Amino acid sequence: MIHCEGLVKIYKTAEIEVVALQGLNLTIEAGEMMAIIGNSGSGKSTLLNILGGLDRPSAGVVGVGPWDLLKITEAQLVQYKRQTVGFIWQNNSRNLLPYLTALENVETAMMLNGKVDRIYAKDLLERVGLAHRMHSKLQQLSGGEQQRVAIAISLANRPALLLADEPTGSVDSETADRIMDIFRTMNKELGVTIVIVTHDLTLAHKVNRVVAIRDGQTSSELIRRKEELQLSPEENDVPQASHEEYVVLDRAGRLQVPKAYLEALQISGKASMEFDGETIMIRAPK
Ligand SMILES: Nc1ncnc2c1ncn2[C@@H]1O[C@H](COP(=O)(O)OP(=O)(O)OP(=O)(O)O)[C@@H](O)[C@H]1O
Repeated sequence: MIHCEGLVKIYKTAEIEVVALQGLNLTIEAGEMMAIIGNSGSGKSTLLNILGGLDRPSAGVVGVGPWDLLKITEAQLVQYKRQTVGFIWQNNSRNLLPYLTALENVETAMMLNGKVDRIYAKDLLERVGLAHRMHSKLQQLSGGEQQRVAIAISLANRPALLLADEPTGSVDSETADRIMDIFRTMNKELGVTIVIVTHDLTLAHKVNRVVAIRDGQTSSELIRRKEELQLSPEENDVPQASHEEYVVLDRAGRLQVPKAYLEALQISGKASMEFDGETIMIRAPK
């Protein structure tokens, strides 16, 4: 569904250039629900904005389904944003109209795409647990309920891909759990591919795969251990227990060694590497 290879994004301002993505590689399968984590400034939102067609890549490969987002024309981009991709932000005021009801909000999103399907609009609001509030005005709903309306809106035009930037950032943990459950249901029942950007590592146990971005590159991946492995509910809440961590290698064999490891061994610039037939060891130069 999504294929990024050597993806580069450079922001140029009058004085400086910021390289927000530095040759990022990432593949996401159709129907997958995964999370992207990383520290502030690591490039998560930049990646999501490029995938959502809100920002243009500078170089590299970025494909979503049949679309090549490097070569796409402005007219095609409008079509792409309307038909292929749905977006959810932490601050949902960007997609909601406060003076309309929940149902009218979902229908408005459909109208902008040319076709209102009231049955499906109601179905979506039922799926997010708002059957009883669909005729309430947005300003009468709680923050968590509004976020659920935002999810219904993002799916109004049956996108193949749903991008969520810190979707649980401004709600309490119970509401966050509920939102993650809704995502999981939508992913299973509608088959929509879901990419969630978050700071929160505890969200990791809610998805099968978590990709960590550091300095504009994918650095490691957490993959859920096999379901057969029976974990207690407490263990299941700890990503390290429920998921296995892998370091990501690019095609040329390059990997990112965590800064903390390098600092602990006072490695900078050069390291010595040994291979004993089974293990590769990286040490400070002798
Ligand atoms: N429009 C812009 N112009 C210039 N620099 C930008 C712009 N947008 C992002 N950047 C820079 O690009 C880098 C990556 O930013 P990005 O917003 O993608 O990070 P992030 O991982 O989403 O951070 P956060 O978790 O704080 O939202 C940062 O150094 C940021 O300052």
